[in-house]
Amino acid sequence: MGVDARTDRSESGGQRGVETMDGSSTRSVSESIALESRDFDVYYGEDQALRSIDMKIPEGEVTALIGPSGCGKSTFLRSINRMNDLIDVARIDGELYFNGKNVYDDDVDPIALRRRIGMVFQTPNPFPKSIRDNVAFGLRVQDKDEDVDEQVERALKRAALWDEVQDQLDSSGLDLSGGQQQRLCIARAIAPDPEVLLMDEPASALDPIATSKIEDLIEELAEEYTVVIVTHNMQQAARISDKTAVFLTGGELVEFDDTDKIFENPEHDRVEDYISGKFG
Ligand SMILES: Nc1ncnc2c1ncn2[C@@H]1O[C@H](COP(=O)(O)OP(=O)(O)OP(=O)(O)O)[C@@H](O)[C@H]1O
Repeated sequence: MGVDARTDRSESGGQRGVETMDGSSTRSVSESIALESRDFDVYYGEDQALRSIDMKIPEGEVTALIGPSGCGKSTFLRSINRMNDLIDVARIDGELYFNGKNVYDDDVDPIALRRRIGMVFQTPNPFPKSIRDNVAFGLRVQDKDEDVDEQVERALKRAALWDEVQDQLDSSGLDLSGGQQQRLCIARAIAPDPEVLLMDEPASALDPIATSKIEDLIEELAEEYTVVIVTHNMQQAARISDKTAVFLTGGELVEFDDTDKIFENPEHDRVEDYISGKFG
């Protein structure tokens, strides 16, 4: 599908040098960029949902997308692995790079892309199948079903669910609690070993204890994957993310920076107003 092919049109897949003042010394740190959008627009029919989004998402970190309802967070998330292709009226303009390759190039196969950029949705959506088959599904669809049991166990362990389900792998995934179902969906998404995990409000349907487990899990997952998460919950964004992107009404990306900076000292008054709950 060609997503591995590097181009020099973007920093995605490359290194970005950052000069940091540290007392009297200057040190140079570099950060790999996993995903980069450039002048990226999305339209649904005549309506524009995203306006000229420029964003560089670092590899191996958690990036939160926040903003009021309808500002385009989910639209941006779905654009990353081309889930918006499934919406007839959706149309894009601009570029979105993954590992240096524009995912909207003609030679990119969206199905192959989605194996490398997995997705977890708001409402847990296990298949009406056994726990084992739910996790194995992602492997089977890409003919990677050698050592299925081993890979299922590994994915369930990574999703912090193994200890709770190891004796009931043949039971239906639908018999699990909501929080367990969501961790099962995370196991299914990571079973094929993607590089990026997209999460659209993964804890919003869960109780506080299940939410806290998912948050701990997201922090652990970021040790292996690049995680991009949409959340309505600002405390959650502040707790678990390294970078935060603030979208505001009209589909505009107003500010994108380190999470601490966004929450403690944002550049834009509109962001400060949103963070402090004046609207949204
Ligand atoms: N399938 C669709 N068809 C037409 N318009 C859509 C579709 N999906 C989203 N939109 C519109 O695009 C805009 C952005 O929606 P989106 O769901 O991306 O926002 P959001 O910030 O994720 O909102 P929320 O926080 O409420 O989920 C909204 O005006 C929405 O009505």
